[in-house]
Amino acid sequence: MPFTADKDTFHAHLAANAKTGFTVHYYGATVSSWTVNGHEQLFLSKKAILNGTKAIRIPLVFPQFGTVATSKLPQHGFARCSFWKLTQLTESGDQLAATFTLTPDQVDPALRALWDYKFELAYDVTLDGAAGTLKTALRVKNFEADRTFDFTWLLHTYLRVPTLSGLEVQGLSGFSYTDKTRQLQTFNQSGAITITEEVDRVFPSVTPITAPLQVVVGGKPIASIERTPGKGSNGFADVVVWNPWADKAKGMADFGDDEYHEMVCVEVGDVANPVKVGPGEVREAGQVIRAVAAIAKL
Ligand SMILES: O=P(O)(O)OC[C@H]1O[C@H](O)[C@H](O)[C@@H](O)[C@@H]1O
Repeated sequence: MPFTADKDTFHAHLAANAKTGFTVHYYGATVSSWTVNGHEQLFLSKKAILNGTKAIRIPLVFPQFGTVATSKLPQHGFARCSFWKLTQLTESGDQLAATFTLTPDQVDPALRALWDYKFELAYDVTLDGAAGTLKTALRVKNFEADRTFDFTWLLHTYLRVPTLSGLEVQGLSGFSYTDKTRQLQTFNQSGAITITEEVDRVFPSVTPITAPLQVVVGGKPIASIERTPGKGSNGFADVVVWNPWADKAKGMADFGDDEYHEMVCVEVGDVANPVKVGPGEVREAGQVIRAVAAIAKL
């Protein structure tokens, strides 16, 4: 597997095609780039802070989604602001797979004290060059002797899109959602989601988990996300759709004022109900992102 690495990042690409690969920052195990034959699939702000002082905006969320009144953990937890280790690397035909892990000794002690359990969190990133997919999966093991822990977690994917004009997020029609832009009121999603203002919607229990979530622009599919089951889990139950729109973008130091036109977050996780994991148990869930538009251009 051709790869390059420095103290901050790990980059791997296909032996037969240097334009198909991915880059992961050890800080947050953040996948900051995924290219399919030269076409970038993910959004990374030009103003992203990459020096390990602030979570990069394509984060892994663990052990807490958002902020919680009863918890002092920072928004989205500590996984995204901890340095992960590369622990496995494999190549097989058109597939490249890397596993990154996080254990309590890698977490800032002040943050660890706020969720103080013996755990190992693993993040598998698998690129399939022939299928045009990137599979990412989170796996947690509870190493406590007799304590169950619970958490919320989420894969906070920032998809790169050509424009928001004519963009639809499909696959959520008929499901109810909590609207974080409207005092957490509940609404019913009717038809596809379009983005003409700030959107921050949490959809609990989107079933079946096998149904793909699609991003379509001007009637053309751009990307799809499918949730995948794993050990001890049928797959992530919930879906979040987010775009900051103009005002919020202006307030974010690590995000360009106009860049909200270039991205949409379609996030899969368990955020409505915490996941409980008993001593010695493992929970795993993931997603497959399909670069539909890039495959069409090949
Ligand atoms: O700015 P961040 O802490 O990275 O969070 C970015 C966004 O993440 C999720 O999508 C939440 O639902 C949003 O409420 C939040 O604004």
